[in-house]
Order: sequence, then C-alpha cells, then structure tokens
Amino acid sequence: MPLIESEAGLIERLRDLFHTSFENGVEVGIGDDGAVIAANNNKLVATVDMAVEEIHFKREWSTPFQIGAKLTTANLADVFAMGATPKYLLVAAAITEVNNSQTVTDLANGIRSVADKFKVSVIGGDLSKSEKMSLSITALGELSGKAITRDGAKVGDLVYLSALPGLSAAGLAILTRGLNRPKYVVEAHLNPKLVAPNNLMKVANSMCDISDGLVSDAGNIAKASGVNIDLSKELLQKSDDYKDLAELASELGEDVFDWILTGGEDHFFLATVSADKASDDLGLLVGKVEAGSGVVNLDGKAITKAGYQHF
Ligand SMILES: Nc1ncnc2c1ncn2[C@@H]1O[C@H](COP(=O)(O)OP(=O)(O)O)[C@@H](O)[C@H]1O
Ligand SMILES: Cc1ncc(C[n+]2csc(CCOP(=O)(O)OP(=O)(O)O)c2C)c(N)n1
Ligand SMILES: [Mg+2]
Repeated sequence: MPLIESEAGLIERLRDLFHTSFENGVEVGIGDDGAVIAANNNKLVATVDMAVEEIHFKREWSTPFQIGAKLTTANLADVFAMGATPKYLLVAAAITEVNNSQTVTDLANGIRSVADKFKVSVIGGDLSKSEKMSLSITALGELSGKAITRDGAKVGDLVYLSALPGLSAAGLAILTRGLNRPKYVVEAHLNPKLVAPNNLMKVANSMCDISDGLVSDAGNIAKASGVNIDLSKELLQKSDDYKDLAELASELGEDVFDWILTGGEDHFFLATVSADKASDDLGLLVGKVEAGSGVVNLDGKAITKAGYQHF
C-alpha cells in the first residue's frame, strides 16, 4: 500500500473496502455523484454525528479503526433510539496526508466492524485533506412502526437502562491520567460495544441513547414529555457493574455517581415503559416518571450536575 495516495485512488480503495454482499436495495453505490437506493413504503429515520480530533478522540489514544468504529456505534445508536433499523451510512472524512491510504483503510475497516454486525451498508461519503482528523457519519434507517420519540414518557412509566452508564467516563479518566488499565473501562471508552435495544424498542413509550450523560439525556426526555424523572440511587447500585466501578472511582479519588450520572458516550439506552410491561428482560430498572416540568431527580432531590456540553 502506498504511503500517500491520490483522492481518486483513495475512493477506489473505499469502494473496495465498503463493497458488501448485503442486498439492502443499493442500486448505485460508491463511485457516482450520489447513491441510489430502492425506496419502499417504510418511513426513514435520518441522523448525523461527527467526531473531531481533540474533542471526541485523541490520536495517541485511538487508532483510526477505533475512531471509525466508535462513531458508527454512536450513529447507529441514534437510529435504534428512534425505534428504527439502520440500513445505510454516508461517511465524510477529513484526514491529514500522512499515511493517508493506511488511515482511510483503517477507518473504513473500523466502520465496517460495526456496520457489518447490523447488516448496514456504506453507500457513499466525502473526503478532504485537513490539519486534524474529523469524521462525520450520516445514517439512514427504516421504521416499520411508529417512531419512539423523546416526548412519549407518561406519568407512572418505569425508567429502564439497557446497562449501567459511566464506564466510558471511567475509561476517559484512566486515559487522561496516562494509564491504560483496567482494560474493561479503557475498552468501554475507546471501543464501546453496541447492543441493539430489541426488547426496549418493542415496549418503550420514549427512548434515547446516552451520549451526553444520563442526567442530560434523561432531561431531554423529561423536558420533551413535560414530566419529571426520578432516578433511584439504590436501584442504580444494584447493577452488576456498580461495585467494580465504585471501587475504581474511589481508587482514583473520583465520585462514581459523577461517572454514572454525567459521563457520556456509553451509547446505552434509556427508555420509559408503562408499568404493566415491566420485565427483567428490559435491562436495569432505575427509576420512575412523575408529574413535573422537565426535572431529573435522584431520590427526590434535583441533580445539579450537568452532562457533556460542547459550548
Ligand atoms: N448543526 C445542526 N443543524 C441542524 N440540526 C441540528 C444541528 N445540530 C444538532 N441538530 C439537531 O438537534 C437535535 C439534538 O441534537 P443532539 O443533542 O446532537 O442529539 P444526539 O445526542 O441524539 O446526537 C437533533 O434533532 C439534531 O438533528
Ligand atoms: C479527548 C476527549 N476528551 C473528552 C471526551 C469526552 N466527550 C467528548 S464528546 C462527548 C459527548 C458526546 O459527544 P457529542 O458530539 O455531543 O455526541 P451526540 O450527543 O451528538 O451524539 C464526551 C463525553 C472524549 N471522548 N475525548
Ligand atoms: Mg449530536
């Protein structure tokens, strides 16, 4: 593989790397001015996410493979959070010229490592040279039923999480200290695993993925639905992951509830579900929906901590 390749060469490479055997209704894929996909009667969900060097990742911590995989995870999580099935991706990448063919190859393989699991096809994108790396992925997904929006939470609903958040924030705290263990939290930060919320999607009245932190994302549902969400410390502590995370936080002199409540990027799912649909198969029961005006409480008291904010 050449160290530096022309734009046309890179696109040819991407065409090969993203060539997939999935049927998926792609009539024109990579290589023309636009992609053509066969429409059917389903509604489409569209979402875009970007990852910018130094803001979302550091090159010394993450390989291009991991950067591609993580953004794909974030992006597909948004499609699942709407109750849809992801189908197509458009990938825009800005990279430096250094080793550009290797970088593009690794990014593409990282994207495919997640996309392939969900039978999602990359149908196009864009390339640019840049001083710092940035990546933007647009996902299109199909809705077979009704979209699960943030405004559907009802007073009396139970609040479920697909898993305990905070692992990614713990990993970031470890990396920031120049450490690389425990491995499971570093992995959670650099290479989060996406699990489709199949059971929650069937019953949720409202749902979102946790990208900016539990309080912030629960707050989005609470505000959109015109309710309060009351989280329970005791229920959050019941999760299998809690004990190890709490030990790690105390070793580092951090508050484990800072990680759980405000750490972002786990891409787990938060959903509210009618009480008559309660089931252990839905994940962790962590709270309930109460009458109110958009506040997130912990054991009845307002949480003052905020989640991740770009500005
Ligand atoms: N630059 C933008 N232009 C238009 N819409 C935007 C822009 N940035 C964010 N949005 C919209 O604002 C809403 C919330 O965005 P965001 O907080 O990034 O959601 P998420 O955490 O799901 O990625 C979404 O509907 C998103 O499409
Ligand atoms: C170098 C570095 N510093 C800080 C973070 C933490 N961080 C960056 S963005 C973010 C929140 C999620 O990103 P955003 O672009 O807001 O995702 P979205 O809500 O749009 O899905 C977090 C927790 C990181 N991942 N890497
Ligand atoms: Mg966003």
